[in-house]
Amino acid sequence: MTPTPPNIITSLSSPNDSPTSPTNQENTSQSNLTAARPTSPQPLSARSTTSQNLPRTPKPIVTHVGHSRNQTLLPLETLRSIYLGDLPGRLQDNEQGTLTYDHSRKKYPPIRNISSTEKKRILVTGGAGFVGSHLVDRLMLMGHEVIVLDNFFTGNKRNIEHWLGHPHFELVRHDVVDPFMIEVDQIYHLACPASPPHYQYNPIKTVKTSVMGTINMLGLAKRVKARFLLTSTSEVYGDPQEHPQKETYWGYVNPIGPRACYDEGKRVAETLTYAYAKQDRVDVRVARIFNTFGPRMNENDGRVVSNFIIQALKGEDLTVYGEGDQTRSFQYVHDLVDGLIALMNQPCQDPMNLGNPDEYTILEFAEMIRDSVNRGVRIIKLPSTTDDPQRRRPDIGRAQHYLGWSPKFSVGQGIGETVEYFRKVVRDNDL
Ligand SMILES: O=C(O)[C@H]1O[C@H](OP(=O)(O)OP(=O)(O)OC[C@H]2O[C@@H](n3ccc(=O)[nH]c3=O)[C@H](O)[C@@H]2O)[C@H](O)[C@@H](O)[C@@H]1O
Repeated sequence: MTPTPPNIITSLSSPNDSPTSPTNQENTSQSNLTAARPTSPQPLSARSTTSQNLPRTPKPIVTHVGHSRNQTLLPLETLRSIYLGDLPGRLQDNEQGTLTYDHSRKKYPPIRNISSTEKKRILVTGGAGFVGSHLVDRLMLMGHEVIVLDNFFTGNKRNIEHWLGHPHFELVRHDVVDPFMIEVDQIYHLACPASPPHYQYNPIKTVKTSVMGTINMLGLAKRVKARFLLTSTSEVYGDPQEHPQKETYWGYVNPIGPRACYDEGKRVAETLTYAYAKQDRVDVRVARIFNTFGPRMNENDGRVVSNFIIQALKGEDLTVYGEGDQTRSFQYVHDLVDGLIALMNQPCQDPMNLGNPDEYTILEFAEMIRDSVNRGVRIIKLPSTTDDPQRRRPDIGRAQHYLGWSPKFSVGQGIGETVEYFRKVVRDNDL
């Protein structure tokens, strides 16, 4: 057990009492392999969650993302200038609070010029969301044509506004629960609320989005013969009884608990994906994404990284749910995007964990954020949430073997980058 520092206190109100609702409430849309295994699973009875025992791999500071071998290499600065820089052409009308544009001043980020045979038409569902918008940036910068579908339930037009009007870019307001037809070569299917308060806000809608949305996108992939990538989640492992989690683990999910709408929704989405692959020969890829953080997380997202950073920046208490000895392994969003693009463009169809195996207890993580952002804030303990997974860490042997991928960003560097982004958000929006 991690010793409790003196400025950690316990509070009585539960996070379940006042769930964070999405700000936009319109809510009508939305082989077994023989890969190298880096570590052996530990029996839960012998587990320890003290920071000294948790695995960490030291990593050098990252200056470039992507890989030269698949022409995705890019200076990190190019991406930072998109989400940290001021957009040329955007004029704020302070009195009415509306945004206006001077299109003559608008400049687009520089994209690669690729041949028409290399250029693909790529559909990204949920492309205005946190992960989706970073994926869109990378695909656009690579020189592809990108079509974004989003219902803006948790996504935000501002995340992709720098591409509006670009000849390679299209934005469609559409809910994936309704069918959609378009000619494309690849489909990255991300659309679904992902943070626990958001996906539990309207559980029926979350299940519909996962199930009907995935059927619609698989149907489209079948018709136009597009390659289809499902973004699944480590939540398919539930509250795992095996640690770390390998893709061969079937999971431990409560089918009627508050998380089931997301966990079971994604499990059915995986079932559908492999049914279409087997029955209709759809060319599929499945990513199981572990906890991911970075710029463009919604400030009302409710997940731990954005909560702690915003709380520390605003001088508020950091809210730890439960004792804080539950663990998570955090990956920086640019590593995930590298993994998704690598997964889409290689032949292996088996599910692939994408995550950073560096594991932290939530209490230790809170201390890290407090110490790096604002030493003056307290850490308080609130009652734990129902069915909160107690330990989570990906075994990434399969992704290392098939994609030659492993995360490059240390959690520390990612946190530094994310804090810089949220400082700007808090300042610009007067939060
Ligand atoms: O990565 C995954 O596979 C999935 O994990 C997340 O679920 P969860 O790990 O519960 O994400 P958080 O809400 O960020 O919670 C992480 C831990 O921090 C705790 N927490 C969260 C927020 C907070 O303010 N305080 C706090 O202690 C939670 O109880 C939990 O133990 C999200 O549901 C999904 O986006 C994602 O698919």
